[in-house]
Amino acid sequence: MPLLRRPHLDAGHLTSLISEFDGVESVRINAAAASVTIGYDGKAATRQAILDRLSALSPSALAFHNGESEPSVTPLVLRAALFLVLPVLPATLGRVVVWGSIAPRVFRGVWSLLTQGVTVEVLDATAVSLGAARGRYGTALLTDELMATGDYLEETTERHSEDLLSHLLYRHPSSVWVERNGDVVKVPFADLDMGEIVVVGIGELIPVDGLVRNGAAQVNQASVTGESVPVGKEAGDRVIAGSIVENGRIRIEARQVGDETTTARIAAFIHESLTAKSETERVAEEFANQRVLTTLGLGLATFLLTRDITRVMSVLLIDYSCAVKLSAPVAIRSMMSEAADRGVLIKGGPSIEALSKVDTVVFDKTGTLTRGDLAITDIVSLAPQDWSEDRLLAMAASIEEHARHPVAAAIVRVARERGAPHVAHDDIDVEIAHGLRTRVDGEAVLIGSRHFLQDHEGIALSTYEDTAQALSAQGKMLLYIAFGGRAVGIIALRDELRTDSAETVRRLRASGVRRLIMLTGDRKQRAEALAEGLGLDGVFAELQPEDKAEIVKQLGEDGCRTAFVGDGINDAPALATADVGIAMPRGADIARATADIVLLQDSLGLVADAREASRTAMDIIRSNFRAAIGINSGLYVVASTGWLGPVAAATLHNGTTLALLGRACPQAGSRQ
Ligand SMILES: Nc1ncnc2c1ncn2[C@@H]1O[C@H](COP(=O)(O)OP(=O)(O)OP(=O)(O)O)[C@@H](O)[C@H]1O
Ligand SMILES: [Zn+2]
Repeated sequence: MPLLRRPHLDAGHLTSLISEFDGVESVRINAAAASVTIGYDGKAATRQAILDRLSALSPSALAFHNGESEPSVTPLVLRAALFLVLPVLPATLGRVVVWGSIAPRVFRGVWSLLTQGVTVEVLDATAVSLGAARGRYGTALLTDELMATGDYLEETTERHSEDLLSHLLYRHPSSVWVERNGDVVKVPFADLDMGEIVVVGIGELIPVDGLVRNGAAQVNQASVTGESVPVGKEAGDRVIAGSIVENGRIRIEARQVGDETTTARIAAFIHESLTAKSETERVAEEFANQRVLTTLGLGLATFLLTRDITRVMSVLLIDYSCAVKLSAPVAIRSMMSEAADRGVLIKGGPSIEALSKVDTVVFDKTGTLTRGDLAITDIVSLAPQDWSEDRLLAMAASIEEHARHPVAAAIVRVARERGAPHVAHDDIDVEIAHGLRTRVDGEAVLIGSRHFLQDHEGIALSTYEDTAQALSAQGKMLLYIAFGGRAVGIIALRDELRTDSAETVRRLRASGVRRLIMLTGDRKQRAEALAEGLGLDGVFAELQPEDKAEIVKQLGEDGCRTAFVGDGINDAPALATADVGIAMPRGADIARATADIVLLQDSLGLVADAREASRTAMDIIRSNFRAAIGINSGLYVVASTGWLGPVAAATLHNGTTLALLGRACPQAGSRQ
């Protein structure tokens, strides 16, 4: 049932809906698999009736929690109008209308009291009904209106950030590899048809729901099921769009193509991450709930001392828990949508808090500190009689086309510029952080690092030491190409520092980061030269893929609060290990999927932007916290002495709340 993939589906509601069907005995919903298991009396007619009713279910017939509909201003306007006409209404009618309009809040209070104990809802309901019970209908209505305005404000902010994030996070690969007429060709995602065979390799996003035809892979389904342990998939297994191949390569028969299912899942994922509470939010909430008891106690004390219900009402209305409680989520949501506007996707409140506390930033080198687009400087043939530069480039590009690494992109780009022809080859094996392996004309072909060819594949490279030394000395990065067990070429690339790397390092330091470290698979000499130029505190070079996560983990164990910034397939474990993982926009799908924060524009400066914004957001939350407590404590004193009537109390209290929320969400008014 595709319907089950709708975000925010209320499974409980659907279960009870289906249970109502004639003949249904049991209902079990598995939202992850979008399936429903229904037990019935076994009669064919019942079965048909159930199926008919199921297919007639429309999405709008189902309740989606968190409101699929826009929060509406109508009730606010109606209540305001009612407040104005109240004085001229006949007394009985006025009474009925006021009770009717505050009834929902009163019920919510009672319900909350029964299910959760004394909460803010209980206080609100008590204050409002005390007012109405004493015949102060105007007060009751006005108080209710002010509270509703606060709710409305919060809801709109939340919805706005949710919409924005789902829009930004919904992504599919721009192109996919598909088998057509016996060839594997790259086609735009939109051209993909049902039933076609899609080939997905290491680090790539699975673009369709489908069935594995052959091949084997470890697949990470975290963004779909929330389960981050990769699962093995082979012929006959189902795979779901949005999961990522961590290892291996599979041919998938597309059963479901298109945006719908993925959009829905991503939206659900976003909803989940938006509702994940940061530590600050939890503390604020707990604090707020404790305040509720204090407020009740103060109310009771006021009553015992003065026997004045009006004062009690005033005191109850000044409960400041709502300012404290709303300030954090509103500031966090608003920072998230503001950041998204500027090109930083933050996947949840906890990441903002963690980022504000980071004291150690670890950078990957290639594609992160250095520009994503490498330039090819030299193509050197080591066997000139057989291998021209063009032939080397054409073969390398035809193979690299299947890889996702900055070097691969550089080679493919240059080959395209020079109009290099495609060279037929077998399936590609990707050795992460080493290189690629395949066969051309029956001969083994390798492209990769010196370490890969020499130490893993036993290709002799020492004969070319002088050539390599000369190129390395110019600060270039070298890729070796072997054909039939023999080195045939070297491609030299220059990866330059990004223009904003030094500035970003400086800004991060200014924002309180104490340690800045670089990790790379590249040669030590080059790495150290770059690190020194940037003024970093440390560099680890010639790393194997798994080393990166290990180093980040070690830093964490040493008490550092770490952020890792990276882009590659091999960066995914480090991104997951760090307190905050930050992914560059052009890297591997799996890096973006694993990270807590994804940059949407290829600018390293955004890391510093995000860090600064996270500190500002946390500062606002803290100062709002203090202001709410200060102001409202003052109001308490005044209210309990009887100088402040309930209307004034409610106005002042809610005014403060709105003002504080306004600080937390500077753009709330100007949006929508
Ligand atoms: N697709 C590829 N084609 C050729 N060589 C590759 C490929 N992917 C990786 N390599 C080789 O493996 C080496 C290590 O890769 P890895 O991504 O770990 O590190 P890196 O490129 O130095 O960047 P980083 O600074 O991100 O570690 C690369 O320098 C390159 O020589
Ligand atoms: Zn190795």
